[in-house]
Amino acid sequence: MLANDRATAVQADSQAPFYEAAGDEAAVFRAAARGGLPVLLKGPTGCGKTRFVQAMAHELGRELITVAGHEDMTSADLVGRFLLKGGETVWVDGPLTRAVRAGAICYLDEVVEARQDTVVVIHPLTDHRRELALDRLGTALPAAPGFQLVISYNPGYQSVLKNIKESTRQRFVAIELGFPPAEAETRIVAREAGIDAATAGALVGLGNAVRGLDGSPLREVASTRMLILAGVLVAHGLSLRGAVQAAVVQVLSDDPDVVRALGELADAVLPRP
Ligand SMILES: Nc1ncnc2c1ncn2[C@@H]1O[C@H](COP(=O)(O)OP(=O)(O)OP(=O)(O)O)[C@@H](O)[C@H]1O
Repeated sequence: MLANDRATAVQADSQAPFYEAAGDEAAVFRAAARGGLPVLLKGPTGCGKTRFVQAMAHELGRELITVAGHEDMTSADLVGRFLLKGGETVWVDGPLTRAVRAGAICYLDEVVEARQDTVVVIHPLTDHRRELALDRLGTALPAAPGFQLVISYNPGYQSVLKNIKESTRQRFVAIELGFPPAEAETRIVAREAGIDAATAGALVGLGNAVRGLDGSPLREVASTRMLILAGVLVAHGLSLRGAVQAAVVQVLSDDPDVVRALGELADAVLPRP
């Protein structure tokens, strides 16, 4: 269940992944799912993209098949390949093919990392054809009802090096996810880390201070995930400052000057011990 849909939920579902919505992302996703449209999730690392897809897949009653993109990923890694098994050559479906057959949601995480020739295999799945070319088998596989493609993309750090080709991008409905507003992020950090609201609020305050730094030399800012990790350290007995040093400051940079400056910021923002 999506947290801000509580009022309309017919029945509470304890198995549902916890996702605190920030805007109308769930409504857009539902409409895209009904229309069979592919979705592009944009947002910084650790802002809740994966959790959002998990929550939506659960709500829609679809299986979720996740593939982590990497630069050596080939189209065979997505589609499948012939493998030798006990002296016989057998075809083994890749995760995308399994999702197409099963009518599942296929989540390609950080798809920009993959080579362009790999990304192109998704094109016929994202337009009216809704089919996957299985070149090695000499057939095209129509997508089962319910199949939906979701890809994620981190515009912040990837745009410098890589970008999604326009011809790929324009096939998708885009949903932008940012870091949640402070109150919501505090609830998320408290719940996920198992800490009290005041401690979670202090971590979120620091997160927002790092995010607001002018002319920051950081490649990425403090993510919700990072704040949760700091919270987990606190939940397991570390002091708040020790946790912030280990899970935030040292993780964000290796540069001694930047580490020192972040440490000073943490000292200024966190409540006195
Ligand atoms: N809106 C949210 N509701 C509930 N939990 C959240 C939310 N946003 C972030 N989280 C928490 O933060 C963690 C990191 O989020 P998630 O893995 O979904 O990030 P992501 O955007 O997919 O990151 P990446 O781009 O690195 O894959 C989740 O495991 C969850 O605990």
